[in-house]
Amino acid sequence: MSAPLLAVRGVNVSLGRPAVPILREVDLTVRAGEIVGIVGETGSGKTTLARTVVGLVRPDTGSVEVEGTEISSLRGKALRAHRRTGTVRFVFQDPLRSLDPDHDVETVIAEGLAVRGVPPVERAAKVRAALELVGLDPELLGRTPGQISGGQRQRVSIARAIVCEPSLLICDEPVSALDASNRNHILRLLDDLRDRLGVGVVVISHDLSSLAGVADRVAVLYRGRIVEEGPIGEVFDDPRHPYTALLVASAPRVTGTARHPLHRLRAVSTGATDGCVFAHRCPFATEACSVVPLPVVRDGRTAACHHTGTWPGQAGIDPTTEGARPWSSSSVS
Ligand SMILES: Nc1ncnc2c1ncn2[C@@H]1O[C@H](COP(=O)(O)OP(=O)(O)OP(=O)(O)O)[C@@H](O)[C@H]1O
Repeated sequence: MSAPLLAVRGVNVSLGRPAVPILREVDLTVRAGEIVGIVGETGSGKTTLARTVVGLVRPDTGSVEVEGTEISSLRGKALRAHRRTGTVRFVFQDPLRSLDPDHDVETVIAEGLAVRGVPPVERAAKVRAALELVGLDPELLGRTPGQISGGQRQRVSIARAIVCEPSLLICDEPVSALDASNRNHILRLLDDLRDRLGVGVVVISHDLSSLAGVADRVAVLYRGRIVEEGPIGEVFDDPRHPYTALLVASAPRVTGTARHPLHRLRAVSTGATDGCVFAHRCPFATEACSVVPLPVVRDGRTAACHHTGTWPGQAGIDPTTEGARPWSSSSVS
């Protein structure tokens, strides 16, 4: 198996004053051509993780390696030089806010090339090639971001990212501001780009059904910890962490059937603990959960739960029942 494009190992991040832990012992790998989804409720740390990967947030401890370069220890000039390489590019949720409203589409897309000193003629050719890759008409080049549609704007922000020929794209809620049709087009585009360019893609989303149609693997984040990680179909079909089950049960377009009965997994408060981050809401929590669970790795999947083998039985989940799988490619149509 090839070396990972991105290797996040044991990352802890604290922010604010006084410093509050935001990410705890986060591990994540992404390989070339792979799409990895990150899900979790609001405030779970998804954006902080993305910002850490692009070097905008420095971990307290742990490492972030991109193509073998340890970026979490880069400072000043070295960090700016790394950013200029364009190896990792960010695609934001709201292009209207992230794209300069006064610049035309051509200037917006070419910005990263201009920073790298690419000559104008070469720049223009690369911008047109990127525009073609994202399926936009060159006639949009003279318009400003305010003069194009929301779906076109998101394509422009993807073109802006890929024009620098990155190895890794970090997309923070790339479709949440779009209607269903544009959402599917953008997800298909990301799928197409990983095939054509071999780029690795991280897609952050709170919408499981969007991710289900496009991601190969998913990492489930809760209060700054990855509680479960693995191939997305397996994780959504047969969650090994009660929090994943709760998320899946709350996303009817993913569950299709009542495979994980929500009434059995309803959030209950048992008081906060210093151990498992989910214990205060988990109906299956016991004394053991006052200790942080070590991730259990089995069959290419990871779950950080003391009761991973027993809670489905308590929840009345029959592992032999076939769940509906609407996250097959048909869900991105
Ligand atoms: N600069 C900061 N200083 C202090 N706390 C911060 C800072 N940035 C984020 N946080 C806190 O870190 C936690 C995680 O925030 P983050 O934006 O990473 O979550 P998220 O999962 O992306 O949420 P959302 O889905 O709402 O965007 C939140 O509790 C947030 O308030």
